[in-house]
Amino acid sequence: MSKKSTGSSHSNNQSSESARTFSAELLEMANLETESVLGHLETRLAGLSTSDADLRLKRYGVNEFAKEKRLSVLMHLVNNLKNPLVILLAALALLSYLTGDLRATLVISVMIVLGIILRFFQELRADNAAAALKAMVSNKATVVRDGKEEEIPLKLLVPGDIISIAAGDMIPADVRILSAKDLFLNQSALTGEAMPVEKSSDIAGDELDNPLEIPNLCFLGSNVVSGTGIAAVIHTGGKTYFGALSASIVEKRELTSFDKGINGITWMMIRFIAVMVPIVFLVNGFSKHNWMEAFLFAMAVAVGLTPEMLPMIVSVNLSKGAMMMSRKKVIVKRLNSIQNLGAMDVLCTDKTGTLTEGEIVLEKHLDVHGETSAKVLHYGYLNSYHHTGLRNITDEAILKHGDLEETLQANVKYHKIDEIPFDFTRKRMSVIVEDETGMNTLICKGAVEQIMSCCSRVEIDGNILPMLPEYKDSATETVSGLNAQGFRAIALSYKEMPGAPDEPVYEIGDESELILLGFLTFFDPPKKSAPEALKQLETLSVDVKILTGDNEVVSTYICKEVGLSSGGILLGPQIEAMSEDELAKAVNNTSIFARLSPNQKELIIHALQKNGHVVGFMGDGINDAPALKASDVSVSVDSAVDIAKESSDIILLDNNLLVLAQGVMEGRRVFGNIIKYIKMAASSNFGNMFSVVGASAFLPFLPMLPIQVLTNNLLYDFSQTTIPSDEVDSDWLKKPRQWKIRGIEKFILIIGPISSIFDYLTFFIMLNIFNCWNNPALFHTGWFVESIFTQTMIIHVIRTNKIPFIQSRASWPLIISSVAIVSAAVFLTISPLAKTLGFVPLPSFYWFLLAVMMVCYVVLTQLVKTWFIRKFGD
Ligand SMILES: Nc1ncnc2c1ncn2[C@@H]1O[C@H](COP(=O)(O)OP(=O)(O)OP(=O)(O)O)[C@@H](O)[C@H]1O
Ligand SMILES: [Mg+2]
Repeated sequence: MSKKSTGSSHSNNQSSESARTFSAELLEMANLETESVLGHLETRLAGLSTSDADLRLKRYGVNEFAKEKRLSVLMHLVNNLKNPLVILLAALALLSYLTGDLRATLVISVMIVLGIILRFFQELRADNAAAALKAMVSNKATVVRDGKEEEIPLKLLVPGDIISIAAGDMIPADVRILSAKDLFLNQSALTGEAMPVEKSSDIAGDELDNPLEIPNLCFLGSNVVSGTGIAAVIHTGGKTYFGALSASIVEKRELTSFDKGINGITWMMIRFIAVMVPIVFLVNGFSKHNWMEAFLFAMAVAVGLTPEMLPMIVSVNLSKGAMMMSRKKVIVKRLNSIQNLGAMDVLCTDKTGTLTEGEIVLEKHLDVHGETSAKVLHYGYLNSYHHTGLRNITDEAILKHGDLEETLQANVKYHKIDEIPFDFTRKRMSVIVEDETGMNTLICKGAVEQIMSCCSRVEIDGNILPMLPEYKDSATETVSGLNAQGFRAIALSYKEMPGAPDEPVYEIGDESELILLGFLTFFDPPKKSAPEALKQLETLSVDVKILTGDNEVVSTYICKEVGLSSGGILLGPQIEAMSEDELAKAVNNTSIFARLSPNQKELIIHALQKNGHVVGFMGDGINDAPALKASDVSVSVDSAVDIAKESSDIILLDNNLLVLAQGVMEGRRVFGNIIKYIKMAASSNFGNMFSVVGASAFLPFLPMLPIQVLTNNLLYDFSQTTIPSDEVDSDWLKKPRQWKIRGIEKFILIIGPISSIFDYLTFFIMLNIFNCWNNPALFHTGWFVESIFTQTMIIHVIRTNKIPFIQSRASWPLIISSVAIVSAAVFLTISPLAKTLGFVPLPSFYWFLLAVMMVCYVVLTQLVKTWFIRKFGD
């Protein structure tokens, strides 16, 4: 059930062809010195001027490629016409025309045009709304213009722009690196290779034949995992490698469970038509020997069975849901994900910034024994001060101790030599600084277990001692004590390296034989809205699990604070040792997953999905991106890093957990209205078929004229356009709602035939009370009216699990459209059009009988529905 891999499906096999897709200009730039690159692009390190950038924007166009561009109005219309249901109707109209049935041609054409116009405008509106929503969360790039750094929307980048990139950023165009520091990129969208690759300003040798491996080129579609860099934009939009690639390849996006559900239903109905229509044709043909008439009738029945309103109902429902949510500051980037939000029964979330405030404060700086130590603070400050990687709350909290700047003079007395950047698997980072005496010191900070594993010595009261087990225990105890009070702790270690090189040549291997110095502790209070939000999710039967890189003690504390029942803990290292099946077994009963690597977050999502859950994930960091991509519905916040926002379906503009429960309800409401339509349309179609086939067999004339079948269908279509406005009972919203095709089928098979009972009753009445054996027109009119009444009535019974009208009432637009449609049907039988359509006035006794039948019909359907729900569930 994964989705939206914007290209990972076209992976390695491209590299052989890639030389052709890459522009010669790009490859040429890779071999030029910085100066010549700038000259070539007619730019400077101080950036373009605003006026120049404007000119270039006109010349090169906006930085978007075909796949992202919105469809033009014309394309929308064409897409509408390409719909299989429209094509089916058009074919039927053509056949009617060829067989000389001009009235049917006219009615079908009116249906096609009305359907298209309705859908066209509804969808255009939905599309405009979706685009407006997307624009609210557009990613930005940091560019230098007129010598100043500024943030501009990615769209406005032009060739020649100088940009700066840092961990978490998306690469916004195809760029040439001018300078870089420990810059690692994930290019998996282009190459399928998940391991980060290093990039630098080095000029490539000739031996590289794959341009994606050239170190000084970065491509749109990749993202920065760690490090920083300055780069010049070479190509934007459709001229980028990714743009060219995605234009030439028909993107095979995996379907969500929702898409599959809708397709499944559509095909079910089409298969039904394919089987039933020939039967109707043959039965009428053989019994009445007028094959032409039988053919026209069968075609009209085919039109009647076509669920031509389904696409419109779906898209209008979804966009209405998205608009509702945007009012609560929730932006839905992918419309289909609304339904997944309603179907979700497990929500995984990271901890910091989601459950907690995420505005952490450095509280204590302690030595191994838990005593306050100034040296710990000083070394921590030096480390944070000289670190250049991803801006993060930990370093920001440390740097808030600005008073240290004066005493320590981190910049004057210490000269930075190198940095070993943070990554989420190592969970630590180091800087190497040289002090005034020329001594090089490596200062490493990070997750406690990770640092301890690199330390062979420990500093106690200024003495450096070997790391004896008792010191280790003492340190662990200190940390656990702090964690249990809700403090996050990171460990600090260092080593002095006399005579070590003053060049940036240090690497991860140098983080060894360290001296454990102590701990920095931070307080990250739980969000005030968290307990309430979690309670709401619980009442909605959504199971919440925590997936965090932090350790288990702090996580347990936070869970307790926010009122999340902690049903078992699983740690990253334990997961490492598990097989896929073992993990799948373990995940269900675990609510806290701690000390995870990004990859393990993804594994857990997959394991839950394997167990049949629809899984949501909420996170905001680089380390959350794989899990966001893997989940069925991904949620992020506006302050998240680019790659997290890019990987998410839904963005919370306000970082407020309470809206999440509302979103879940909205998703279920949208789904409820879609399911309603499907149940109604399919069961009344199914019932009608029963009646049509039976009546065809024993009547000496056609059960209804083709033109009447079409008119009936047209009226019914109209009555359904108001369904998206309808309410869904609040009881129905309490459970996760997933596609259950079997259940829907069963419902249709049982409810459908009830309408047939009343159809047959009508036949009986028309034939025997009103003597219609020789009066087909009266028979037709009687059935036409009864059919419209029952179909419209059934909407109100099926739309709720409760007693219609009494316990649950439809929205006003739906009530009004229902009344309007039945009135129109009655009016047609006496209107000037009656003759054209083959109607005659009905006797007053008919109306009395109809009223009695309607009451019986509603009661019977209601009883069967209640029985059905009790037996099979809703
Ligand atoms: N700037 C930093 N310097 C050193 N170590 C860090 C830094 N940031 C995080 N760490 C360490 O890496 C661990 C994992 O990072 P982090 O807590 O952000 O992961 P996460 O999975 O996003 O967790 P959370 O659920 O809290 O957001 C932290 O517990 C901490 O020990
Ligand atoms: Mg995080």
